[in-house]
Amino acid sequence: MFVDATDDAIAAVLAAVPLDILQLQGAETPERAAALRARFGLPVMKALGIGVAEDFAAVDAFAPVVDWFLFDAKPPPGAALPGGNAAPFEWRLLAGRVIPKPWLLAGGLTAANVAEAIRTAGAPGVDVSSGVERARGVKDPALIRAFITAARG
Ligand SMILES: O=C(O)c1ccccc1N[C@@H]1O[C@H](COP(=O)(O)O)[C@@H](O)[C@H]1O
Repeated sequence: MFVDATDDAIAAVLAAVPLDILQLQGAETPERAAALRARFGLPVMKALGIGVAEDFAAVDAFAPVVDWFLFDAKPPPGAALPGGNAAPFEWRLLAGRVIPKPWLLAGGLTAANVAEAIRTAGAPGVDVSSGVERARGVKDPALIRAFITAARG
């Protein structure tokens, strides 16, 4: 996952670990997403922060140049990070919406709410970070197992 990363920073990560996809979580433009996709030859997943229905307007601009979308909550005011804030958004905003690329739901998901989130949003898949952590940045295997079990229903 990258937040407004330079080409050099991405190349350094790829030299250390092979990635299947570039998750862009910052303020990358469609042009930047297209350039990264071409430069690294990897599929690109663009994260879009959603607060209101109008935030889906960005989908049209990105759809021709990305392979996946990730719908996350808009960061709360004053948040240091553009994602990973354990913040949910209104899942109903996705219900029945036609998204022209494969997509994942994210934002404040936990074992306790993921089944309802999937049902409400009609999400084909989910992504999670803080909801499976026992402390900031420390993933917990038991929380991951519980999350997967709950997500599978
Ligand atoms: O997880 C992080 O630390 C992170 C940092 C900066 C940007 C995004 C980050 N994570 C991504 O944010 C979403 C939602 O996370 P959460 O479940 O609400 O904590 C998720 O896609 C993470 O990949």
